[in-house]
Amino acid sequence: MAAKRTSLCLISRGDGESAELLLGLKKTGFGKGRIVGPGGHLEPGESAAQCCVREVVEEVGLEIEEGDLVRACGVLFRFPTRPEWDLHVAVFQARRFQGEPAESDELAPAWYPIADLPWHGMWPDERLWLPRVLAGEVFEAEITIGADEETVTNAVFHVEHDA
Ligand SMILES: COc1nc(N)nc2c1ncn2[C@H]1C[C@H](O)[C@@H](COP(=O)(O)OP(=O)(O)OP(=O)(O)O)O1
Repeated sequence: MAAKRTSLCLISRGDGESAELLLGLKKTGFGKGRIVGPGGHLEPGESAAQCCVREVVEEVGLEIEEGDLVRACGVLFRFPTRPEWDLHVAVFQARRFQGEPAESDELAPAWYPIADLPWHGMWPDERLWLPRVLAGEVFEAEITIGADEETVTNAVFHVEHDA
């Protein structure tokens, strides 16, 4: 079974020690209760970037031009005990946007200091790959998730550009 395709947007503002990342409490669906970035499944005929733009509007009410998205990485999540859950996440970064974050039915957004992210509430796998993205590395990763549906049992990185 092919992995489902999703996108994820890492929206940031500020620089240096004051840099912040827009995350939000997921209110519905897979991962409910976790702190995540806006994202979701590609619709038929949609590119990953188009999906990213749409999901950001739907989930946090910000407008982003597709041309302002920077491809950061791709992560293929494998769930050997639930292969129907396998998904590929195309991760983009955005620093330009219009509007103010607004809560939706799916996400309650908030800005978090990049120097002090709420790791305890996030997917455990993000500790492995998110710091590399934030450091400027571009890569494709394959991450295997254990039977508890959250613990990482293996991770392989194919780096395209070093930070
Ligand atoms: C281990 O599982 C996951 N880890 C991480 N870091 N991120 C994940 C994981 N599973 C899903 N995601 C990301 C991928 C997408 O960007 C979002 C949303 O995916 P989800 O499967 O929850 O999709 P829905 O919110 O149900 O999708 P729609 O918005 O399309 O309805 O989370």
